[in-house]
Amino acid sequence: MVVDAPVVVIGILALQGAFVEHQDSLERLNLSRPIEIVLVRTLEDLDRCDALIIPGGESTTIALLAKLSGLLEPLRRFVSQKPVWGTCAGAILLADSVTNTKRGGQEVLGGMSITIARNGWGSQLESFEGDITVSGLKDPEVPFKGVFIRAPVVVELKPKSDDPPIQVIASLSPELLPPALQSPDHSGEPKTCVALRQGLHLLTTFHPELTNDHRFHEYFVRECVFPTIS
Ligand SMILES: NC(=O)CC[C@H](N)C(=O)O
Repeated sequence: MVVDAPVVVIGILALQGAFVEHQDSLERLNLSRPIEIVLVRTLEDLDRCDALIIPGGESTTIALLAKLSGLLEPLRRFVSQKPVWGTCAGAILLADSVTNTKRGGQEVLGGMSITIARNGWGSQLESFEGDITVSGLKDPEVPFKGVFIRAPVVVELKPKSDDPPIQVIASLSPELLPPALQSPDHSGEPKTCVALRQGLHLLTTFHPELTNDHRFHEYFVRECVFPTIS
């Protein structure tokens, strides 16, 4: 580790959901430069951060708590300027639009040019685990265990001409899609896209923080965060 390098501050939105698990994963990384982890609950917390992770949980609740704590607009500004990784509920909040919302709809932060469906795989009973292969991870030949809990489904990739391109970095095999989501041509795209990058951001519809495999956390810091730090 280069110890005289400035400390990189990585925030984890800590309003609701699996933020402690993300903190635990980050703390276990052996990185090339020092990081400080901040559990973000206030604007002061957010202003200290160079990057942000939005955890799994309940996106409607996270958005409501962000609104009540005056963080919604600051988070939207943050997303427009710095790297953010959304996992599951966090993925929903990163989407430009969301379907299958609770009655009354929900706020999202935007940041990725996609439409995502809440609970796209179904209810808790349809939660599952599936091995995925991600070329950018360390030891890419070792599958990563995707934990899908009432997970969203990417239903549309809709980058505008001036948006950064969307890079699909992990997909599930189409036969894992529930019948309701099967495409007639069994192509599966984009519904099988379970990890995406666009510009500074990373989106996973599953929960790397709920495994003992910290390669996605290392990938986010190495690929999305450190390159933005001078
Ligand atoms: N595991 C999760 O984060 C579930 C996401 C939740 N279904 C939502 O709509 O926000």
